Amino acid sequence: MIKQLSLFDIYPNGSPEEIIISDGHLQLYHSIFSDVEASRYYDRLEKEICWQQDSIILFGKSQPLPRLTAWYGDPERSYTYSGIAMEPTPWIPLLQTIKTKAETLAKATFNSVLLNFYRTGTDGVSWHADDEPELKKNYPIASVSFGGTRRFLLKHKTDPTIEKVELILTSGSILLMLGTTQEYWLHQVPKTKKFVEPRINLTFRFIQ
Ligand SMILES: O=C(O)CCC(=O)C(=O)O
Ligand SMILES: [Fe+2]
Repeated sequence: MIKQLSLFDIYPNGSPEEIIISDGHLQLYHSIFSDVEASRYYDRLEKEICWQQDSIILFGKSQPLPRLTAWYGDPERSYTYSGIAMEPTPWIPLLQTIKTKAETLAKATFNSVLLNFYRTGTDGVSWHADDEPELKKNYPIASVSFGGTRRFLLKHKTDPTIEKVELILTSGSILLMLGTTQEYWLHQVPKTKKFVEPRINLTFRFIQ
């Protein structure tokens, strides 16, 4: 009889899938939270986070972002995201618990988190790098996902001969973006016409 390999067989003892890319380094921890834990975190984040509908000015017109966002962190760490100046909301215990998990895997401390709530497939985030000047250069970013599964694509900023990378981010996973990944690569969560469950993503960062 052929046994179907589970992700645990392939990545036992909480070791990550290493995604080898030139000019960067990605580690993907599958099911770092159990399905039950992940769905509890999703429900609590949906309720406890102070979600906002932000807008950007595009060609002189105000456009709502295709997702809800929130920004939490240590006091006095302001940050500009897509032209929007944001003051962090103070940490809540729920976020501090998730932060501790991310810090253990990343072997680094974080002082802020950007949260995105993708309500449907028409929500997404377009090509960008998390390389704003406020962020400490080449410092780990930990991306935690709860809820629906979404595609996460990466493309090299300058070398079009380097193949795009596609990752599938499932509920309870943590993706670490390490080294020079933000310096050389863009990433996006594309919109999709397929039905997808709502998804909450947290990116833990370090602001200087
Ligand atoms: O939702 C994701 O997986 C990525 C979010 C992201 O890239 C960001 O917040 O900068
Ligand atoms: Fe990002």
